[in-house]
Amino acid sequence: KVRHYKWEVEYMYGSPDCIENVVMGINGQFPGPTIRAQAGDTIDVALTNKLSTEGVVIHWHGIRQKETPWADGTASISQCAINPGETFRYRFKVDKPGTYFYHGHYGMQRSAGLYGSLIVEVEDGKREPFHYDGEFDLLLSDWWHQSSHHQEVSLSSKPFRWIGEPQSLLINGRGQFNCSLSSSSTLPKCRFRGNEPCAPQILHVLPNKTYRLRIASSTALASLNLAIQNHTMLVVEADGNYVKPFAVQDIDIYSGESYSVLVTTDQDPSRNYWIAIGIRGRNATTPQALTILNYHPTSASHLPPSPPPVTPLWNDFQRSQSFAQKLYALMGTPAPPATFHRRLVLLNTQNLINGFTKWAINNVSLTLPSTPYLGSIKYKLQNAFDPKSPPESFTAEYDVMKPPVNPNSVTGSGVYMFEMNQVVDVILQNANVLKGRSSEIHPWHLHGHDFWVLGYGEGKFDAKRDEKKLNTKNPVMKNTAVIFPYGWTALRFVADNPGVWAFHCHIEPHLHMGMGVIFAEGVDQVKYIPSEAITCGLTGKMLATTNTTTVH
Ligand SMILES: O=C1O[C@H]([C@@H](O)CO)C(O)=C1O
Repeated sequence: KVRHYKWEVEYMYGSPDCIENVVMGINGQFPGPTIRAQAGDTIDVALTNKLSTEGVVIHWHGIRQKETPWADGTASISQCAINPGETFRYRFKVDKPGTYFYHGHYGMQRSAGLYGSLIVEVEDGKREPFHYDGEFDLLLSDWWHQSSHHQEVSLSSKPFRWIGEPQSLLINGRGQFNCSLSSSSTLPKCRFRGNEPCAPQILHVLPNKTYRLRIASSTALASLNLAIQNHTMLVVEADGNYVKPFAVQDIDIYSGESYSVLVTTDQDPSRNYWIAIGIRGRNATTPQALTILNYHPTSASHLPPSPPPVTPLWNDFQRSQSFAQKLYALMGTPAPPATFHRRLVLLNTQNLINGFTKWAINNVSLTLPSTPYLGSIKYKLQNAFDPKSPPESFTAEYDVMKPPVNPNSVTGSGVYMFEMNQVVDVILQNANVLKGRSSEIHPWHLHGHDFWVLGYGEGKFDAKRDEKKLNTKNPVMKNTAVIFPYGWTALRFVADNPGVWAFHCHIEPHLHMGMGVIFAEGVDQVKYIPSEAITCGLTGKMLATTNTTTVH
């Protein structure tokens, strides 16, 4: 089945956290409309850019874009940004059921509010490996009062100005900055009639049923923890892959991740319960975002009688690791190939380039070219980008526990080329930041693939010692995985999807500061790129001088 959508992206007024601001909306909605489809469907979105002075693209996060690498929605990578007034048609297959979302992937438009949910249900006649009676989709995000343009300028200034922690957290685009739902907060109590755009979306449930909560995080920065008062959650899906079910009281969710949890409404139905999200991983004072699990027939206006769940300590990284290590693939999930062909060891460092603060991978900070890689690689155009790959690894002397001895790095196009079907291992290596003694969390997201998460470790990865600890038997498949402070994370994937794919830190300001690389594989096998995807830069020039019907 083909599902057609006509979308217009524009800036509009909104009050995501009760403070009026400018947000990016789609068809007048913030967050954008939810796409609901079935596995095997084709999604066809005619996206019109109604922003008067800037380009736009939309990335379909978690969708592998088999045979449609041009529809991945990454500006300068898979396509040219869509110009104001233009319409671009995204057309791609959603081949795997799961909880996904979509978001802007140009400049910092995700921070500006360009996101929405993308839910893929199982195809007719098939069943999920678990049962539920009802479903809620919770798209989580963080919100700054300063515009994304202002933030971009701060990050690109000398001296560097960090954007700081978000003012508010949002659940389905709704949060409260100047009031709280809970009387245990120091903020004044919110007085909502219910129709305010920042009033929480209440989850109305019947007693003794099982609900599926599809939770996705589109945050620009925040690592979140979600808990439902008095209720255990059974985790069943992560990033569109089934996991071996496990029960928890709360879940950690990093930017770019999604989970499904099952919740059974087996508690006292004569009261309501808090659902709370709070920040972990960074020392933030941003208040929790709250909403209510409302049991029938209790009135939704009856606030839960006890305070909301407390978010676990932000820097209890042992706890964070222990959650990450509870994830295993559900039986029946393909196991990874037993060995790899090629291993990249990618050191993540905060650096200086001409005094500007950047992030670099093996000392190369990603700068995107004006011609999308997909077009310039496919048509073998010279001088479209710097073809020199960053190093495959970093020097043995580098001390990841200390600030860099030489903080200077260089910019580059960040392209690693893979042979088709190569089995690639990536060791993501965390390190100390530029100044002071600390190391930050980075959720890494791979486009066009899922990867197996083979393991996490502390300190510097040591192949001799650590390789045998990797799980190649039943590792979880995901598209986003974190590196913990001063730690490493080992991933394996098969380069089996012709195209050019971003692999980057999903923290929006970090990507903006260069924290990413580009993976290219089998680009000569890409059969089709619509010319509208590459009508800019050198591919634009090429199209202007060739008969476009001959370009395939
Ligand atoms: O990229 C970042 O910069 C700041 C800090 O490291 C320097 O101000 C921060 O918290 C980041 O995540």
